[in-house]
Amino acid sequence: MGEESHSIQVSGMQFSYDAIRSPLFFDFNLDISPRSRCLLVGANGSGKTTLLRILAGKHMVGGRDVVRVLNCSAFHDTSLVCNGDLAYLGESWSKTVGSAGELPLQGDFSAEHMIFGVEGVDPVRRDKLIELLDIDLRWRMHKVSDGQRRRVQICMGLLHPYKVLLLDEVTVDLDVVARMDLLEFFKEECEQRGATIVYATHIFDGLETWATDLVYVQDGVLNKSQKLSDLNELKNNLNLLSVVESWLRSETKIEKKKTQVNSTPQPKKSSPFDSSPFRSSRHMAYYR
Ligand SMILES: Nc1ncnc2c1ncn2[C@@H]1O[C@H](COP(=O)(O)OP(=O)(O)OP(=O)(O)O)[C@@H](O)[C@H]1O
Repeated sequence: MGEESHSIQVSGMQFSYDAIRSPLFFDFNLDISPRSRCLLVGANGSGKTTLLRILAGKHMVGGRDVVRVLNCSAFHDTSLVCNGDLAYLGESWSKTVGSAGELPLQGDFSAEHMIFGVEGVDPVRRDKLIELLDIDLRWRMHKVSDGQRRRVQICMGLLHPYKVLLLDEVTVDLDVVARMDLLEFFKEECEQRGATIVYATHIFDGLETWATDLVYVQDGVLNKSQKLSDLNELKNNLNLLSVVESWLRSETKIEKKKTQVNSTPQPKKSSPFDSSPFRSSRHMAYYR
């Protein structure tokens, strides 16, 4: 098989967490081309994490043709994840770990034990990541700081040379040096190995020159999907932070206007599938 024209292709996707509420995504379409470093932006609750989890094959949505990654079905073709072509780095560790309070990890494992426990890894790549993330292999995982734990998580997630990498706010706990080094590493991965990266974040420092593409999701709707170089606001000397801030602020105003004019809560979107037994819902979806 030659190089795919799209690394990620979503066609007419519908997804709902809850059968009672209207779907979060309805007839959602998205194309992401190979080698792109795509920023996924949007307000809290707009659907970024859900979208990344769907792309990572963690929710079953529709048939095999709806969510395609590297020309395979993200959910059905489990080899995508098993062979390491599709990698997802999300908040799972820090959430489970963070909410466990005094018990971040149940056993007393060293960073070395965790990292060297991942099998089939190129030792050169492993050493490079350990150095890049400045990991001390003697760290005891139950005693380290959030940022140190996060470094080990990131290292483990990147050990296999993925083709598509989905990142959900992974740099929040990192100091500025670790963050910038990691972003540079990701850039090399796209340029040298042809990897594709989708990165959801609220931290925009340094991303103007890092990202190639931008996807803006508003309330489950694709508001923008374009090359960063085509973004007119950025040409007017504004930084990405100000541009995204102005988009999100105007979103809030629209919402407020709606509330003033009409105080009765309206369903967000109606769907011809609402009464269909085939709509995606919490009952239909399979969770990994
Ligand atoms: N497990 C769940 N069950 C039901 N609803 C959920 C679940 N997870 C998320 N949602 C809802 O889906 C919507 C999208 O959430 P999501 O986490 O995808 O947003 P997000 O853009 O990643 O937000 P943030 O920027 O805060 O991380 C929100 O309205 C949220 O309340």
